[in-house]
Amino acid sequence: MLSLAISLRPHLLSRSLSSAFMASPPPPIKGRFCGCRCMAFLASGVAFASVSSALHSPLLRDAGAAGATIAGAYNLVKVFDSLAQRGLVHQKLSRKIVHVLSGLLFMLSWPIFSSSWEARYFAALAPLANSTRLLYYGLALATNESLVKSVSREGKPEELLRGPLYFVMVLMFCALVFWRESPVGIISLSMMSGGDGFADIMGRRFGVLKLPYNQQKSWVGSISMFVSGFFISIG
Ligand SMILES: C/C(=C\COP(=O)(O)O)CCC[C@H](C)CCC[C@H](C)CCCC(C)C
Ligand SMILES: Nc1ccn([C@@H]2O[C@H](COP(=O)(O)OP(=O)(O)O)[C@@H](O)[C@H]2O)c(=O)n1
Repeated sequence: MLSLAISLRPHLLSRSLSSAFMASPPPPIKGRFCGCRCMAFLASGVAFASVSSALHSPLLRDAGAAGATIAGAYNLVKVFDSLAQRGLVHQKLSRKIVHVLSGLLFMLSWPIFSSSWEARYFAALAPLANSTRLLYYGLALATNESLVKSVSREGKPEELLRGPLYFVMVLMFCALVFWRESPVGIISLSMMSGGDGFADIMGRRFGVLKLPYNQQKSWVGSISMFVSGFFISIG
């Protein structure tokens, strides 16, 4: 048993773990069956080995990263909803911040996924979960006032089926089709998130000269969107 563990040791344990074994080798056995202490020592070594190898498994890493982004998305909406409920942030601003942050944080979460082929599918789970959530509440199959307030303009559930739903579907599309291989996804999400946020901030404040084909939008807002989106995408 001991010889098996020692021979398997280099394959099973990472370097740090094998040094931990060497630090306190099992007690000498004088031709007798290995005592409980020695068996417990070996069992803990094998347990460390399985945890060590599991932590290096891409599947486990991607599943953990997907869970983190789904939880992050849920809490992002929750935090800004409670800030808006308390009157600390205006509802319109809360919605815009959720819009900008969700896209940027989604992109920033990409490096925590592994480099394996299935990582993009795990990354797409967060926008998929939110698409389902927006559809569920947007079709009024149930009510979720805090979600509706934090992502709609006028507080109507059906609004979830337009901008917010299109937004998360684009996030999912960019993760699946472009992922980390093509800059198209990063540039698109930078324009759609960061750029749109700056267009609003700059356009509302300085947007005197309106676009010829859209009196709701201004040159300052549009140029701000392009410039901020460009710098975020190369950032
Ligand atoms: C309010 C939103 C879009 C409005 O678009 P528009 O009407 O101005 O055209 C954004 C909706 C955000 C959504 C509810 C949450 C999306 C979360 C995302 C899929 C994942 C974020 C992960 C990260 C780690 C927080
Ligand atoms: N290209 C742009 C975009 C927005 N804006 C300004 O930002 C405000 C919000 O625009 P938006 O379409 O991004 O905001 P939402 O309709 O998404 O809330 C507009 O009413 C304009 O005052 C602009 O001046 N120029």
